[in-house]
Amino acid sequence: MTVLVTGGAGYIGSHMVWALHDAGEAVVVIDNLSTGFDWALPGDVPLVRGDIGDEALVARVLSEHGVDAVIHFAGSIIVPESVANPLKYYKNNTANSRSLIAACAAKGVDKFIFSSTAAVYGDPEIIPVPEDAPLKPVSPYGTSKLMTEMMLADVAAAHDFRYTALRYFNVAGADPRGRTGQSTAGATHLIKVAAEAALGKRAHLSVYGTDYPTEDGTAIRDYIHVADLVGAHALALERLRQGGDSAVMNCGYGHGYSVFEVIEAVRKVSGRPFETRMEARRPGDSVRIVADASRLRAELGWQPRHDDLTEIVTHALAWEEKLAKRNS
Ligand SMILES: NC(=O)c1ccc[n+]([C@@H]2O[C@H](COP(=O)([O-])OP(=O)(O)OC[C@H]3O[C@@H](n4cnc5c(N)ncnc54)[C@H](O)[C@@H]3O)[C@@H](O)[C@H]2O)c1
Ligand SMILES: O=c1ccn([C@@H]2O[C@H](COP(=O)(O)OP(=O)(O)O[C@H]3O[C@H](CO)[C@H](O)[C@H](O)[C@H]3O)[C@@H](O)[C@H]2O)c(=O)[nH]1
Repeated sequence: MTVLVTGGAGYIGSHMVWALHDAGEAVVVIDNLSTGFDWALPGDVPLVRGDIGDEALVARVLSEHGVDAVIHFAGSIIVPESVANPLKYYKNNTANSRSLIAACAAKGVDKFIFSSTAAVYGDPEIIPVPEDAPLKPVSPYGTSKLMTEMMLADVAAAHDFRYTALRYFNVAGADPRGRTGQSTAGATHLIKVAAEAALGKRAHLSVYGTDYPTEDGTAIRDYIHVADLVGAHALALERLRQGGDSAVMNCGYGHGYSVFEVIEAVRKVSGRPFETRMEARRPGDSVRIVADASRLRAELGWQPRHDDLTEIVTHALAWEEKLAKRNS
């Protein structure tokens, strides 16, 4: 039984691979290294450098490695980029996922975990947002992921195939043991950008929108530690292996922080003030997204261990320092 991790050389995928490796699972990674790094992986995990849109390649890997389950992280992830270049997102997140799912269906690989996103809700009316809330993405990124969820539901109805779509809220932090973290140059995620600013890698941090209808005028997100998110995947894999039905689950803590609160936490933990500039709202951004994660807790018995903004920021900063030394 081998787990195929697509996008395993990326930020979240590499944490997943380390966790599977720690648990003694056999793992194979497919990654085209467009935003990932081969050095983020344990040295003895095979990396197939290729594209998940290459159905023949994926089919070969499934057969040669005796894959019984797929955890699918590979994709394009930047909300504003998806607004500017939607077809990139419908290609990489939707069409390429279709190819991957087709290879699984053809080879009888019947367990599939998908990286979905809170962006499928758009600007939810109910906060915290439950899984059965209306799905109204406000960016092509969110739509491209929702379309993949729909394909998975249809394939599961037609074939011997079960899936878990995990809708991540805002993933942040790094491996508490310091083995991997978010390494992409030019990253756009708030905690990563703030950590870079604190270490002097960026001259300033732009605050996108101070006129939102929130307490301090900045947007609110539910930041989940990457280690807790990976823990949810391990439980979802276990559940599918025990015959669990297809399901969709939110992954977040159920409470949010504003952009200003995150900046304050990074300043406090790092002890370094950095410049902030107030700017206009970013296209495709929602005002407030917070998860109702009761299904994840009830169905998987998930119990977060790192639900603490200070800890998330501490791990993000520690990784940023390590990365600075690595790249110097
Ligand atoms: N980071 C977040 O806050 C967040 C939130 C919600 C959902 N997600 C989803 O989680 C997944 C992982 O995100 P991440 O933050 O680790 O991003 P990332 O960019 O670090 O990782 C993506 C990985 O996939 C690889 N990849 C991309 N397209 C590929 C393709 N066609 N074939 C093979 N490999 C390919 C990249 O090289 C990279 O290693 C994505 O699907 C993303 O949409 C992330
Ligand atoms: O330099 C920055 C970066 C971000 N922000 C703000 O901080 C908040 C969070 O932004 P991120 O870019 O960190 O994350 P997003 O909420 O835009 O998107 C993330 O979460 C989404 C789900 O909510 C998707 O899944 C997506 O993949 C993932 O990037 C937003 O209000 C954004 O405008 C800033 O003010 N300055």
